[in-house]
Amino acid sequence: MTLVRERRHQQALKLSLPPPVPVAEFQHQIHLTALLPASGPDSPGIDNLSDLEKMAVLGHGTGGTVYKVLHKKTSSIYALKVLRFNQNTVSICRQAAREAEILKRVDSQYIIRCHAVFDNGFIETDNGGGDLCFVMEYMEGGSLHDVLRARQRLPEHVISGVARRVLEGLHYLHSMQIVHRDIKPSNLLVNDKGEVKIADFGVSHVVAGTREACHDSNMGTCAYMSPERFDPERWGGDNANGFAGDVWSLGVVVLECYVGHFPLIGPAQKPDWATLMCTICFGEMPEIPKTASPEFRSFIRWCLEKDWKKRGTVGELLGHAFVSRKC
Ligand SMILES: Nc1ncnc2c1ncn2[C@@H]1O[C@H](COP(=O)(O)OP(=O)(O)OP(=O)(O)O)[C@@H](O)[C@H]1O
Repeated sequence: MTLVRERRHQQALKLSLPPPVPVAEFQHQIHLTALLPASGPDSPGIDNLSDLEKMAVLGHGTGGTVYKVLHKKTSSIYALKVLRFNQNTVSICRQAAREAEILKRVDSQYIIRCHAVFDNGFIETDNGGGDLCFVMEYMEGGSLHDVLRARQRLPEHVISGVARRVLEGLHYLHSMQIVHRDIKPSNLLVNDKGEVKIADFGVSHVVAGTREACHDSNMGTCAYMSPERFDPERWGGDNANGFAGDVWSLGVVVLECYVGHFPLIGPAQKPDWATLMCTICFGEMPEIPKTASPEFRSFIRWCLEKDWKKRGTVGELLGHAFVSRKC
């Protein structure tokens, strides 16, 4: 227990918000995002925020709201993510700047497309606050979290398809040295064809060959965090490149789809920090229901290997029978 308390103390430090940055630096970050081209290469020509009409709220996330919007000129539907911040919400600003920076570089059928980014008068307002707006591909099916809430569990062949697409998306990101760091059901979106795409780069990190990547204090959701991110000292996280952490998170998501609840703790247990810490870093491999096929069991075991060096890589897992078989 002493160990847990000690580690809890360390972790609390790691999970705290980044220290405030001077206003000048803060404004510089926002100017960077404002420099983003308003539209991407296959842009549908969204060059003005006022051309978008809000139709409904799709959901709320950390520091922002996502709307379903109509582009009046083309009658096309998009999702508009509006991140609102002021000088007291520096962490959200940083998240936004990271997201915008990463989105600029991403072009894959497995990743949510971002059509335009607008800086909505950030600097001009009295309190230095403002909005950063991302015009994104609209995903009619909502998130995998929404799907699981409605359907509880998914059959294996559907999970296999989800896993394959997320692996393809991660393969693309990792090839660009981008670690997602927040793979979880609410960040996997589904379109009307049932295709899953990776969204939300708020805590993503470009590795760029630096060990800093694993020490960034603005961590993703704890519940899906790998042992080496949760407890770098014990699990050799200082030497991990971060890619293996995305694989762990995928393993948790995939098992969650099968059992119908967050799989690392019991359905009645509260997912507080200490419980998650004990389970992720010290607990046994979660039980995989006997109804699962041998391929599925082996896939999960490879993703949820606590030692990140023994965990399957995205490339290896793409060749695994669970995702490569034709169902
Ligand atoms: N492109 C999109 N198309 C359709 N719905 C979306 C889209 N993007 C987000 N949503 C919906 O809006 C919700 C909020 O998304 P957002 O990215 O702001 O936060 P989150 O990922 O749920 O949470 P957090 O920010 O805390 O990680 C999602 O859970 C999803 O239901």
